[in-house]
Amino acid sequence: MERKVKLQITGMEKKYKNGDGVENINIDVYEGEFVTMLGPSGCGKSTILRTLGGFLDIDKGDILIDGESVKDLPPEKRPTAMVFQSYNLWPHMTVYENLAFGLEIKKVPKNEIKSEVERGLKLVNMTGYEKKYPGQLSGGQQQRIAIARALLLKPSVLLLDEPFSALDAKIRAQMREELKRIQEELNITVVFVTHDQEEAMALSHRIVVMNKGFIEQIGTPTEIYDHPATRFVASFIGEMNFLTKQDGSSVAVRPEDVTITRGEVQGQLSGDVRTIMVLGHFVEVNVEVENRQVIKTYVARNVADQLHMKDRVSLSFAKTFQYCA
Ligand SMILES: Nc1ncnc2c1ncn2[C@@H]1O[C@H](COP(=O)(O)OP(=O)(O)OP(=O)(O)O)[C@@H](O)[C@H]1O
Repeated sequence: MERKVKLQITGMEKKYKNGDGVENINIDVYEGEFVTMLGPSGCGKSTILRTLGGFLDIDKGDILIDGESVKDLPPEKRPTAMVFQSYNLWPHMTVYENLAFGLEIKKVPKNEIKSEVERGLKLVNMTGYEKKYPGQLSGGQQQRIAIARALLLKPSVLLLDEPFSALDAKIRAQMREELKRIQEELNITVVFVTHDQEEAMALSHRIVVMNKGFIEQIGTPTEIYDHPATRFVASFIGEMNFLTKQDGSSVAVRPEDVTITRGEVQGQLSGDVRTIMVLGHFVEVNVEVENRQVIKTYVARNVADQLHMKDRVSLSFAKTFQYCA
């Protein structure tokens, strides 16, 4: 089936006066796709999201939604809706009024607004909360209302800027699952921003990994994990050991791709066990090899049971990556 491009960012550049910003941004987002901009603080992910929502003008390139350029449109004229980190609900309005407000502006008939608000509340599991004020809700509940409010506007593209970062870990995981369900149920196109790689991996069809204003790699979570295109991606996504060998070459290996054998094995890297930490169904074993470098490994409990501190061991690597320094 031919997939329709919903959002297209071409040759986009946005620079602040101090020279920070983003450049050479090219991304196609397909209809019904969940795409996440992922990267460390200051890499430019919020800048991109704000240009999509119309809160920032761009210096170069274009932004197309459903084939039409939106770069000169103000936020309210764009077919987008944005959810921010801080829930941004109007504190003096009830939940009902918060949800109805955008629809009233769009001149939706009153009876239709009522059924739409009910539908929105049901979608985010908040039926019955119409009369409450935002201040009477928990952070997670407020964010559900903010998401419902955005969805009621029926945006072509839903923009979410670190929407769960103010929530505690448990609520955050729950909201993550709910967002995934809503996205699939409505088949809505989403651009999501986070600096949390686990959140990105769990939610996204594709991830855009950013660093210092540039795109490092665009791919599915498995593509990015299994084939990190650059050293930055390799170090940012998941755990990775970087080992410099005596001949000066360097190699990267994930902890789960290291096999430990007791004693020295001809032709294998050897070292001494430094720490053994049981992390649940697997064990983290750190091994000090040449030049005081430490290799982190994940091994099964039954393998770790045979190991002791200071044991001499050998390491073999099932899969390695090579990057320029
Ligand atoms: N209004 C502004 N004026 C000048 N520089 C800015 C402005 N907003 C952001 N920047 C700079 O642009 C770069 C990208 O910022 P941006 O907020 O897009 O990053 P981010 O990846 O979203 O980071 P965070 O996760 O911390 O929000 C940073 O170096 C930041 O300091």
